[in-house]
Amino acid sequence: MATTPSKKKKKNKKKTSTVQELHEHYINTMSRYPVSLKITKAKGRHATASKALDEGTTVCLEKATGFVVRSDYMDQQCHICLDDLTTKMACSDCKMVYYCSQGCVEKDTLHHRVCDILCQVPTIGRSTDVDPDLLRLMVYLLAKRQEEQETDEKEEDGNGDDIQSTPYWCVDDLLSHKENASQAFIKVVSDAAQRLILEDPDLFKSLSVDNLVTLACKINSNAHGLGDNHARNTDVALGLFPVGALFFNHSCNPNAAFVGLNKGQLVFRTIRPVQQDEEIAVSYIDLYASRDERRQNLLETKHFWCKCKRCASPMDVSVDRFLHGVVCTSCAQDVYVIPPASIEDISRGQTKLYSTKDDDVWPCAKCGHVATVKTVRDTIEQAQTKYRTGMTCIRKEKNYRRARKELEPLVYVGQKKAKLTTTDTSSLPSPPLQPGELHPQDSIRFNASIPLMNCLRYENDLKCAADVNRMILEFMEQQAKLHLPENTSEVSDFWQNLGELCDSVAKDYRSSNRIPLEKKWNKDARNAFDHAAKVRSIVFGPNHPKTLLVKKYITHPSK
Ligand SMILES: C[S@@+](CC[C@H](N)C(=O)[O-])C[C@H]1O[C@@H](n2cnc3c(N)ncnc32)[C@H](O)[C@@H]1O
Repeated sequence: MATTPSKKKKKNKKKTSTVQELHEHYINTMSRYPVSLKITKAKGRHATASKALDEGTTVCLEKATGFVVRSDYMDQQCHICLDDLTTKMACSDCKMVYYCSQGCVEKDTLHHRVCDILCQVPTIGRSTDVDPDLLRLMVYLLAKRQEEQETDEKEEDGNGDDIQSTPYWCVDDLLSHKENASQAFIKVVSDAAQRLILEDPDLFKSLSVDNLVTLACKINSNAHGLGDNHARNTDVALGLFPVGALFFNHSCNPNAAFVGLNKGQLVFRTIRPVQQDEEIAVSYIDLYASRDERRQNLLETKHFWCKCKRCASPMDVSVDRFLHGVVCTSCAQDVYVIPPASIEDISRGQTKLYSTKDDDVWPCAKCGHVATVKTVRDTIEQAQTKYRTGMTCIRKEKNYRRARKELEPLVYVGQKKAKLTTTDTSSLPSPPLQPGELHPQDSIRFNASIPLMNCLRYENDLKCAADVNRMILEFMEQQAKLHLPENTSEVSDFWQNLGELCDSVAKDYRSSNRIPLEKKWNKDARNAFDHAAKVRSIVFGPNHPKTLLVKKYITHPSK
């Protein structure tokens, strides 16, 4: 049927929105960076490269509309600059906010608005079963809103050379995905919101319980974790960065990443070369999880079904097949391909591993030899059981020796453990594929390596811990050869960790006066720190404190 011109025009208009529809605040803010802002039906708001970009290019730097130090680190990081606290200055009234210096105390323009209600947050959180960090972030965002309402729009926010924080009204533009939130979550957050409004009607002026629930959903869908400035690899703070959240979509094979800076800032940087007009995307989740797990995570936490190129490519040619793969018993060169689950399966918490009949078969991606579903499932289940037992030994029993026994067979498949210990930090040769066993790139093996390394470290078996650390890096290098990013914060962390382990081994040799061995391990340590510094310079930037720290280790070993 012919389409009338007017209908056609209407249809096109619906499909391609233009950048004019974006508020000029976003256009002005992002004009400092080599990006173009777009809106399309398929991708929503997003950013593309306005020219070819090198790896390590900053594509956005934003100061949070609001951020809070996570409860676990409450008295360990400054609540203004996020530095490690050596001197602790706490608010004597609420004792819920800590500063590193008088300078930071003076920079806190919001505290007087939240001091009273912060005292109530732990109790409200406990009695309603809502994460107190979420409630504190809501309180801070609304204090910012109140401050903005009382301040002349044109007035600077008074922090000297700092970049300005993103205004509160930008939070209105974020997607909340409230329609997908669980009823249980809506219920408990509604209870908590009611209590908050009663405690401080002024702070929540003109906002309903429903408005607060929407804000909580926006935080859940859009907030970013922030690392500290120095040592820790875990997120010490949680912040809302509306500009970054509005323009950087997710990809399971990203070309950019975000990292925390001091003072509640977040920087987005390319982690590999990007072509002109290519979309700039970051990963919201663990890159090394299997396709089903990633999709399940995104569906549960961010409420969307990922259709990035990695997720859309056929399983038999995708890197994903190895992440959940049993090596073919005929050719021993590839794995039996487990089909990805459908959106209906994932929504029901099902995967093809369990929704397929025992005697159905799956073919090897290389030679076509088939294995029954039961055979593949049994191998994976055995590994999962070992992994779970190992983790229980660590978490519940604190029995690291037993955990090591459970986890070692998962990690050392096809390798003689005794032969592994080497001072050579260059990548270990890939282990031969073992017919009928999990593939070396299987995510269960990878997930087991990290706690195993920690057990070995705990037991002071530092040489073996260094070997396992090398295997973790080898896993990541293999993934990079299969086109996943090679420069990530995780990669830099494992190089730094390897450097620290090698350094400790070198020190042990020094104390027993075995100088040639000390020299060898020292060389390995410097080499590992050197790798860490290169990756950090790309992902975090050359002047980020974490990059500077590891550069210092190259010449001056850690204590
Ligand atoms: C942080 S926002 C990103 C900005 C979003 N495009 C917008 O217009 O607001 C995250 C949301 O964007 C959408 N999104 C991001 N990456 C996506 C992807 N790879 N596939 C489908 N939807 C995606 C989802 O709705 C997700 O919850």
